Amino acid sequence: MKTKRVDVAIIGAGTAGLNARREAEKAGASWVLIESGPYGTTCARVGCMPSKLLIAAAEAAHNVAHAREFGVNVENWNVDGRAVMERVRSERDRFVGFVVDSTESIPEEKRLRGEARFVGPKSLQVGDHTRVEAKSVVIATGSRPWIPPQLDAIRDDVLVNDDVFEWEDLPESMAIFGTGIIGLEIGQALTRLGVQIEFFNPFDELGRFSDPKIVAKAHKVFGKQLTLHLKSDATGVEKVDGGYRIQWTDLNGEDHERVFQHVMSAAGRRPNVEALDLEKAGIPLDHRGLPISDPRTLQCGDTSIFVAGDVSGHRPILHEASDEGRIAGANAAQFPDVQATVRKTSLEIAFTEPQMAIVGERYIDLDPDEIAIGEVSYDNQGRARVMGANCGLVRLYGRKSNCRLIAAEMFGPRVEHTSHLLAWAIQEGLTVPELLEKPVYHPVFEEGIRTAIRNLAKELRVSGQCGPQDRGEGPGA
Ligand SMILES: Cc1cc2nc3c(=O)[nH]c(=O)nc-3n(C[C@H](O)[C@H](O)[C@H](O)COP(=O)(O)OP(=O)(O)OC[C@H]3O[C@@H](n4cnc5c(N)ncnc54)[C@H](O)[C@@H]3O)c2cc1C
Ligand SMILES: NC(=O)c1ccc[n+]([C@@H]2O[C@H](COP(=O)([O-])OP(=O)(O)OC[C@H]3O[C@@H](n4cnc5c(N)ncnc54)[C@H](O)[C@@H]3O)[C@@H](O)[C@H]2O)c1
Repeated sequence: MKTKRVDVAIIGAGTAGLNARREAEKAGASWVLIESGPYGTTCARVGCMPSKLLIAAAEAAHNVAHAREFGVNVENWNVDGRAVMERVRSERDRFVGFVVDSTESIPEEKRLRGEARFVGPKSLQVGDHTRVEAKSVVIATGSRPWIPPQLDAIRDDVLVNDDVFEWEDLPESMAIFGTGIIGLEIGQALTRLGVQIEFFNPFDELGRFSDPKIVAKAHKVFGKQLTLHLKSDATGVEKVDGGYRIQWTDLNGEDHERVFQHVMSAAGRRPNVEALDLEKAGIPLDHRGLPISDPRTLQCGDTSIFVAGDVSGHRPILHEASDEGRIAGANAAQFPDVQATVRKTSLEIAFTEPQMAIVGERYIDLDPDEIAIGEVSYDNQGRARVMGANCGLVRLYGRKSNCRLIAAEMFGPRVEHTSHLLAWAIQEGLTVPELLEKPVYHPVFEEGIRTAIRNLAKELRVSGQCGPQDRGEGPGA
């Protein structure tokens, strides 16, 4: 058994872990990066990148399927499933290759392969070969798909996102359990590529929207495009010749059954903590056994253990994993001089069509007495209509007390771009009148956002709490 002594031990060579080690290096600390799985990160191997590659193919198919709407007739087109998956895999491998090369360029003595677990607050066992004694530890172990109990009978056969990106060809059909971001992104893309997809969810949730008007719009729009069995749980699941039979009872109490070639779980992800023996780490844990950390420092209690990325449970998306890695890595290196960082405005985007975005806090977490709401429908918005993408609803929330834009829930075309503008405006603390002074070209999707901002300005005026002074319209203005 070897023993290694370092200032900072980082568990997990994903996005958060790689950023943590950069900060440890910058701070002049000695460090070691421990990884139990393949290098390459979840984002590049089985997450952001391959899912967007699949969506890009689906968009191409959708554009061809709808070309006739523009007077362009495309005859006898088809989807070559093998070619689709070949591109997904080869481009994915290219992205993964860059990350693997960069990770393998880290000097070998700073990399350990094997599963890490705590044997004490400052002591880790890696595999059966190395003991690491560290002044501080960064836990950056990511998350993994969860398979719900109703799939227990076929648990070993249930696919998760990782498996889809290994396919050599597209299947005929698949049942997807879960209508969150992963289910909708992958399921809608496969539907557009001609795979018969049906979604199952015992709950009524679609994505992460919380504003009832946006939720209703999303249900209406996705309800037309996708085969959704919401609030309908599977009553039976079994392996049969040619696939898996799912039995379910619909909202009207009627029983159904269908055989699918595959079954996939997209019912949420769980932080990777089981292997860590966290009870030996001496850190505060919640009722699920997950580390409790301060989102501004990522410190667990007052210990020298920090968490970063999906495992922290704060914001399980890529740019936040990078930020958390940096915060945790810097604080671990300079412990006990732990610095609090102001987090960026929260921004979540789902690459469905229409796209979904949540900027700032979700509507449900805002105090209804403190906000005014402005909205725009994209069902007839000029540029959206030009592009044949006229569908959606955007709602903006402004604070009555200071006229600032504070949050938005957005369902519509190209909101991946417009949501960035709003996130940047919110982070800069811009007021609604200040936003109305910004240039907007014609004809663009941003004109829809300007309409929503104008509506919000009107609502704030009606609320009577934003006087002319607050709106930048003081005497002489
Ligand atoms: C299908 C899908 C699509 C996504 N799309 C997007 C997107 O479009 N945009 C976006 O912002 N986010 C997206 N995400 C989320 C994003 O991928 C994650 O938030 C991000 O990759 C998390 O990074 P991480 O560093 O926390 O974890 P990871 O990259 O998973 O790294 C954790 C590492 O820790 C290792 N590990 C675990 N336990 C141990 C142990 N005990 N010892 C040693 N090593 C260990 C693991 O092997 C792993 O390599 C998507 C996720 C999925 C699944
Ligand atoms: N574009 C992006 O940024 C992107 C894309 C994919 C994933 N992600 C990240 O990955 C995280 C995980 O995504 P996800 O879609 O797995 O989780 P999620 O939490 O978004 O969705 C889980 C879904 O499963 C449903 N569900 C719960 N129990 C179920 C059951 N027993 N049977 C069937 N359905 C059930 C929920 O109602 C919900 O619809 C996201 O929150 C996001 O942070 C981000």
